Amino acid sequence: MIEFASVSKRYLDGTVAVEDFSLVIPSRRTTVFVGSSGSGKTTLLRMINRMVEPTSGTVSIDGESVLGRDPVRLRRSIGYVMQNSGLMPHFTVIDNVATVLRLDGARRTEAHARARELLDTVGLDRDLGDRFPSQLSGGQQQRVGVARGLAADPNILLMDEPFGAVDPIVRADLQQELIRLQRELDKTVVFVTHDIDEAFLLGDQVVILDRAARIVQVGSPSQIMEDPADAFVEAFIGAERGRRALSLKQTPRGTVVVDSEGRTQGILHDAGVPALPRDGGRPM
Ligand SMILES: Nc1ncnc2c1ncn2[C@@H]1O[C@H](COP(=O)(O)OP(=O)(O)OP(=O)(O)O)[C@@H](O)[C@H]1O
Repeated sequence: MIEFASVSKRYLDGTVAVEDFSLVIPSRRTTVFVGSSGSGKTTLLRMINRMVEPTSGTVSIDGESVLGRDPVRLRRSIGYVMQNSGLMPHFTVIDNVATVLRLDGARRTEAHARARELLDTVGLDRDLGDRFPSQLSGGQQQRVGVARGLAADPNILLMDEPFGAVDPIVRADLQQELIRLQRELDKTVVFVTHDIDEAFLLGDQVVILDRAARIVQVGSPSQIMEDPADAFVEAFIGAERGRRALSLKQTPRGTVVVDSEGRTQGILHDAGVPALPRDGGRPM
């Protein structure tokens, strides 16, 4: 469990990025910080691994303040994945992934073997290990970034807009991959995005932030969608424009649910409405 208790951050130039922020982030779940640019998301994330120090308040992991931990060791024990992958351009893919392990004292062969396994984990061909980052597509680079974040087998994985710079199709692919990985690996993931759809797709807990990281609403995607806290949230999730409106459509084989653009999203199947018959006949 990660806990923020009355945390504020004022940068040297006087910018208040975070003001009196308190939140519990449960273990082995994905928490997503979502908000517009400058709302303090990255600052919050970086206070978890001490890349940024709070001006006041406490960030703790499993009850222990991070200020009591050695910053370098703390940073190595927490996975960090950023936008544009942050890979070292002059290192091969395999060396990029193996770096943390080498810093932790693993032998080269051992670190490389583990790094190759991690390429498998994130769905990359092992043959790509000898390439340099510039010889990979944007989506492949992001996968390497995730592999590197997982290298030390951290309990916590921080992800700062990791899929922000790739095209929508690759992005959708990476999102599904993260959902699969999370099922397999059971990490505490803290994910930053400004995309509410991404937040709803990935988050168990979604935290909607306004300026200076003021929490506008926190809850599961269902809770937020079913009961937006105020007009700001309604606008943010697109509810007020009817973007999330679903309606029922009768088809010869039964009732389906369509979105606001008429695209079929699913087949209605509950106690009140019988399942569609397999033989193409009318519902009974
Ligand atoms: N090192 C810094 N010095 C001064 N101000 C900073 C620094 N880093 C961030 N800020 C300011 O703090 C505020 C919050 O920034 P932060 O990067 O945390 O927001 P964000 O929600 O992650 O934004 P984005 O979505 O654009 O990445 C912004 O006003 C930003 O300009």
